[in-house]
Amino acid sequence: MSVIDQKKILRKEMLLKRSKLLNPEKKKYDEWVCHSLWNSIKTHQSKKVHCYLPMGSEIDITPLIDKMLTHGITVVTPKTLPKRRLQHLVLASLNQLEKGVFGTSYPANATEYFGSYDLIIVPGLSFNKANYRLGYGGGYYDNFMEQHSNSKKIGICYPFQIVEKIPLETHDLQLDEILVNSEFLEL
Ligand SMILES: Nc1nc2c(c(=O)[nH]1)N(C=O)[C@@H](CNc1ccc(C(=O)N[C@@H](CCC(=O)O)C(=O)O)cc1)CN2
Ligand SMILES: Nc1ncnc2c1ncn2[C@@H]1O[C@H](COP(=O)(O)OP(=O)(O)OP(=O)(O)O)[C@@H](O)[C@H]1O
Repeated sequence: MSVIDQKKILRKEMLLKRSKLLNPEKKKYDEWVCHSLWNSIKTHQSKKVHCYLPMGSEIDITPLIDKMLTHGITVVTPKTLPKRRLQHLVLASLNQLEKGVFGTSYPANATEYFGSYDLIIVPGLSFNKANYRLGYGGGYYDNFMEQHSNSKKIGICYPFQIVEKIPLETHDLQLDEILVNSEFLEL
């Protein structure tokens, strides 16, 4: 089977598993992720953070986003464009979002950001222990992360999303760290 087909199968499996997560366990896990990331941001004194605006059953990092905004951290989020391109917009408030393509949202009337990042919080459907990642299949994040080789890139996920083998193509990039907590056994 081709790598592309193997990726498709793994995506489907992970989307299905993730869609079955229920509160309060999911909420508890997501809060743990937010706390851990916030600790890391404080420890490293991160001032410029890139993160996703959660959709569907993705880890809900909105409490973290609010906290970062309250503390004056520059929060930049992607707007999805055609052909593996993202535009990066400064987020002023979670109350001013517009709907984009593929179920994504993006900051309304925002300025584009061209600077560097101390931290990039990376969403994903699956990861392996060598810090490789599988996304939704748009090829967006590999292209973006390649342009920010010096930024710290942390992938976040539920324990079941860690797999032995991620089907890899040459453009797939390695992250610096995967944040996961396997003590939440039911997830
Ligand atoms: N919240 C969030 N924003 C993000 C990403 C992400 O993973 N999460 N991306 C990371 O790269 C980029 C968007 N990439 C995407 C690429 C393809 C599809 C896509 O094909 N979606 C399918 C349905 C998938 C599903 O069922 O959830 C579709 O709409 O047909 C979605 C997003 C940028 N913004
Ligand atoms: N840099 C690239 N050069 C050529 N083709 C690419 C590149 N990036 C992605 N592609 C093509 O797009 C397809 C999807 O890419 P990939 O599987 O890496 O996406 P993903 O990381 O799962 O998605 P996303 O980052 O949007 O969440 C690949 O199978 C490949 O054919």
